Amino acid sequence: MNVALAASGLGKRYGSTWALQDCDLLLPTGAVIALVGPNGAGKTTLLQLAAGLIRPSTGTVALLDELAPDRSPRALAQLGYVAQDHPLYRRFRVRELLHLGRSLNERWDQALAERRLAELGIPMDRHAGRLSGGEQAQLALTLALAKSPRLLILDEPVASLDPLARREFMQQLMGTVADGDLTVLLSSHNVGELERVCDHLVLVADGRVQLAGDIETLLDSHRMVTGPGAEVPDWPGVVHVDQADRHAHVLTRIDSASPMPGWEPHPVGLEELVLAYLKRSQDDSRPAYEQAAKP
Ligand SMILES: Nc1ncnc2c1ncn2[C@@H]1O[C@H](COP(=O)(O)OP(=O)(O)OP(=O)(O)O)[C@@H](O)[C@H]1O
Repeated sequence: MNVALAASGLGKRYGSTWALQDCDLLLPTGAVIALVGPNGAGKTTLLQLAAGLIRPSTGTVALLDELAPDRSPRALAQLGYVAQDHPLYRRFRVRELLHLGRSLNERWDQALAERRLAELGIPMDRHAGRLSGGEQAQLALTLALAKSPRLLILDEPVASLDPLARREFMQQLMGTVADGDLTVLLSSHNVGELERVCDHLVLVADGRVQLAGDIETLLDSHRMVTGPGAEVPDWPGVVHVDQADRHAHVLTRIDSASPMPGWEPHPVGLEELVLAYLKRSQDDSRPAYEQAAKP
């Protein structure tokens, strides 16, 4: 696997609060990687650490080849980052922001920027501060795409977009990744939407990585198993148990689910899987589940 991001023992502490701790990750290149987790889980912290905007308190984070050894201007030119509040120079007109982007970035794709903004109906002579919230988000995303980065880090990129715009943007991301050597790491709360678009998942809760891996592999390696509600299963692979309608619905790893007589396994969806791990992290403080990529 070509590695886009490698984190080892990565942690960030603010005073006595650990925003992120013990984070070990290997993320592949050429993928759309979803970072999910509840509010305050540590997603933004992880993205800021990856982008080099904050320094780790513990451990290390390295990015793909040229980006790894230093954060020189040449290396940073290959990294795109759009923060959650997509900050822009509000007094600049759209065309001035494009001019700035073109002046600062060797790999700038002016045609892409102009085409995308025209499709979105965003006027070139409007001041960025006068655009609607969704238009500002679209402008920030356009500037990041036009930079032609090799690694694009997006913090909740579609949160302020309408449903159609969200879908179109995610499809465009998929297309861009499929066409070239782009890797996208994005955080989102909309798990349903991610299943169609993302290849890889990182789930963070309570400042720790709870689950990480290729989405197809993760779904293949888990089942929802339904059985008699009176029995509370205690198999080693159990992630979470929901008891309802005199039945128990157990989300479990597949290796421990198959040999259970009287219990019926069903495939799981991404949302079900994510919710089970989130509920587990709320319920108890069992150690984080090992990365699915490991044997
Ligand atoms: N600059 C800071 N100073 C102090 N605490 C911080 C700082 N930045 C983040 N934190 C804390 O670290 C934890 C993780 O925050 P982070 O912003 O990474 O979460 P998040 O998963 O991105 O949340 P959300 O989904 O709400 O955006 C939170 O408890 C937050 O209060």
